[in-house]
Amino acid sequence: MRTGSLGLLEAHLTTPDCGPVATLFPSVRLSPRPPSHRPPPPPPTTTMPLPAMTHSSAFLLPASTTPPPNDAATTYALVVLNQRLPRFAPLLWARARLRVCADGGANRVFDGMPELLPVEDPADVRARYKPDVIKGDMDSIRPEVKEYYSNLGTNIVDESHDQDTTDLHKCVSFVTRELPVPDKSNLCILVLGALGGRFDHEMGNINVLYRFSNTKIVLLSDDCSIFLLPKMHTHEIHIEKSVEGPHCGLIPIGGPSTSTTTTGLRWNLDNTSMSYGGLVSTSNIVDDDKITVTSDSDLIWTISLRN
Ligand SMILES: Nc1ncnc2c1ncn2[C@@H]1O[C@H](COP(=O)(O)OP(=O)(O)OP(=O)(O)O)[C@@H](O)[C@H]1O
Ligand SMILES: Cc1ncc(C[n+]2csc(CCO)c2C)c(N)n1
Repeated sequence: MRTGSLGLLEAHLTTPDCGPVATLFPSVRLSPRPPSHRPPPPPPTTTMPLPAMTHSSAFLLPASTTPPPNDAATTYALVVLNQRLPRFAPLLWARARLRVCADGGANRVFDGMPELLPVEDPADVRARYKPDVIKGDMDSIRPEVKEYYSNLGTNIVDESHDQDTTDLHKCVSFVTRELPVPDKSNLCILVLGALGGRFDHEMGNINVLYRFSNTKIVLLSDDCSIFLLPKMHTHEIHIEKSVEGPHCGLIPIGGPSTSTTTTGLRWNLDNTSMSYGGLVSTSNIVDDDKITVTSDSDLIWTISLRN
């Protein structure tokens, strides 16, 4: 048994040899074995092509832009974390089918939406941006914010009994369980305020990408966007040049990669190894409108957002 180039196990069975029969029965004359008794040749090595997964940041395009056709099939859910709201929060709120605040994320919506829309009456704005659900261990939401949204009819769920998973984990778990999307590959969870700030929180947020690696999740801040590229797929990343780039990175956070191949980048990888302590692709540049990535390891894709 050996491991194939893409990590698939290839087993080669051989037919047992019948040599010793002549010594047990000396009178038996052995004729040459008919061809059908010869061990069959090993099967040709076949490796199934990996299914392709496409990614796009079209959700960041202004509302006036016509989104690409495949975007219409995507159902977005929004999770707001306890960090300053990015400037595009109102746009993504409007695009989302379900809006969930992680604990103190509710304070950010309460304070931040009126700040992002200063020409409107703050009370009107606040009433319009009502989260569907607020979830978490409830040690950061302010009492008046909790009461305000409770009066508006928001579903407020205290999960303080669980001190082993983060509020983001609880929110993503809820969305994947409760949002009715017939084909889960059409669900995309956008997470606001996931990057920058406290490093332990950032690492916990990135860990959620790995814990829910079958779900498309995009972590966002004002400055960048990141998502996971699971190794079970080849990846096509469509670059929306008006809102993202040119700086990007491919980071082997979960473990080393012995082979990663890319196209469309200024510094492409060609069957290249990456690891912490070795090569990590940072400050790369997107040269084409479409980037492709294939790797034997899960990688984090990151791209800068334009202001
Ligand atoms: N500084 C930060 N950087 C990145 N993510 C953050 C930061 N602060 C909060 N978050 C995210 O927002 C979620 C909700 O934040 P909140 O402050 O309510 O969480 P918490 O679990 O009470 O945090 P703490 O560890 O401070 O008790 C966190 O689970 C985390 O995902
Ligand atoms: C090994 C270990 N480290 C830290 C925590 C603490 N923790 C992790 S998630 C969470 C909830 C935050 O809302 C808390 C308190 C733990 N349980 N286990």
